Amino acid sequence: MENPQGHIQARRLAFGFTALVIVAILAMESWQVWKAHQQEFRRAEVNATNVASAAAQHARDAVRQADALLVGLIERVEWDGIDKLQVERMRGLMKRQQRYLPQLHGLFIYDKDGNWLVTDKDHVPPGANNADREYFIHHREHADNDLYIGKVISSRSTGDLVIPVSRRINNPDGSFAGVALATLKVDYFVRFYDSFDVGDSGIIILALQDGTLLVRRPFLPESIGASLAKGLVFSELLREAPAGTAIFHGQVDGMERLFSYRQLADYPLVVETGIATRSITAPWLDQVARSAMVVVAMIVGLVLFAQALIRRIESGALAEEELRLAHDALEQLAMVDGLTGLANRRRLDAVLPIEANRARRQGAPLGIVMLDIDHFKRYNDRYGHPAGDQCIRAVAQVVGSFARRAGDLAARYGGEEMTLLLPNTSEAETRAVAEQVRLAVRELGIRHEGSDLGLVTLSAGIYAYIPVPNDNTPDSHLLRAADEALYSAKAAGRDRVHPPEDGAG
Ligand SMILES: Nc1nc2c(ncn2[C@@H]2O[C@H](COP(=O)(O)OP(=O)(O)OP(=O)(O)O)[C@@H](O)[C@H]2O)c(=O)[nH]1
Repeated sequence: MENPQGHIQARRLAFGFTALVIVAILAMESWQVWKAHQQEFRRAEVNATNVASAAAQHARDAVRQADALLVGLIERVEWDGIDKLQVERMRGLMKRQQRYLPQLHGLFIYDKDGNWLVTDKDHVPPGANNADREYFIHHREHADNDLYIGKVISSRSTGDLVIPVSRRINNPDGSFAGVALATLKVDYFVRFYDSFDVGDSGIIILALQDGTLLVRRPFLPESIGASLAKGLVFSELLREAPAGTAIFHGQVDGMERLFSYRQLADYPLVVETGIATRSITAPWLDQVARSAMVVVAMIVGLVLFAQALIRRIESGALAEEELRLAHDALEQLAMVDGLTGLANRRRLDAVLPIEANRARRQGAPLGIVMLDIDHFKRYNDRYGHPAGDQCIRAVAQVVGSFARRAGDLAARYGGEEMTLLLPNTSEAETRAVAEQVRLAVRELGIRHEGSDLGLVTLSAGIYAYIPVPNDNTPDSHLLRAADEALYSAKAAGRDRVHPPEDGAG
């Protein structure tokens, strides 16, 4: 039969294995989730970088084309002399150029006082003067011939938001003669930026190098002209590298985004693309939710399976325990006499060699008493078999009550014959016990008309086995010796113990 300890171990093993599988599933799933998170961000980073590159290229092309125009116009103006400007011819030239450049809002030439000398526009506001414009002041006060890109302004000719791109016009002596200006439509950039997929809440920004915002997608009129100088890109990142990516909260709306930024090599412009981290994580979260459901289902299935397995192990353990108890009970029953409750013959046969060997080992005597109810056939015949059973039970109870010491055994030898096995008991002591049993049975006072005394009595034969060195007396001999003494007691008249104390038969 299996050890219950084994079941506890099997149960622990089932628990342990299930826990291990669950931990492994969770670890694998966590790793997958982490990897997917990394991938989503890498993909977003590549996307943001590509958009930033395209926006940078687009801005550079738009400005370069306008600048090329300005350089051509200035060359003409300076060659002809600003006082001798052929206004109509120049306007025609400007109009033609304008058609090829969709980003162009207008072309303008101002004299040294800011007066409009020529423009591609048909309508010139009366008394128009741009001497107050930032770009005009810049060129008047700076002798260099560099391109100047100014903050977004509202056009005086159309009201549109435009980015001024300008150069200084010099007199032959190098003194300030005026300004050539190209205005770029903010809308042109917004529309281009709208063509990119940067997710919900994604932004694309074009700004001056000092952080002044020129264009923003989505377009927020109030944000135009705002300064991003204190933002991470302008205050720190651009100082370290002209391009890169970073995650931070946007300055305008405070939303966390993954930003890719890039400073243009040729012009003082910076583009930034920002993809909201929540739109990066949204599909990932979807995936996490889906796989979490699968994992939960797997774990629930596993736990149910483990529970079923453990229940099976436990019910197996219970069944085995019941079986063991039943077996023990059967074993017990097999060793006990059903009528009297004394040990049965099988038990006596099992115990006798054990006690005989013990006696041999210890050199101690082993007392044996064989007891038999007198004239029991007559009792049965007179009172009936059930009453005979009752009588045997009563006598057996008396016999059993004399198995008092550890190792003593009272057994039903068969029929109405019983045996007392008394380890470590001398012949005299054995006789004394047998005598007490005999007297106790008489004292039961069971009527027996077929007996001389009119009472149930018994006869006893005793034998005390006293082992000698190298004794090889067979065990069967011990019982036989007691049985012969019993026969002798019967023959001598019954209701007595043989051999008697004085050795007389
Ligand atoms: N009621 C009952 N009778 C039994 C049982 N076992 C044996 N007997 C009877 O016991 C009687 C034994 O008779 P015998 O062995 O001839 O001897 P006896 O009548 O006891 O006479 P002595 O032993 O010579 O005194 C038989 O009639 C058996 O049937 C039992 O379990 N119950």
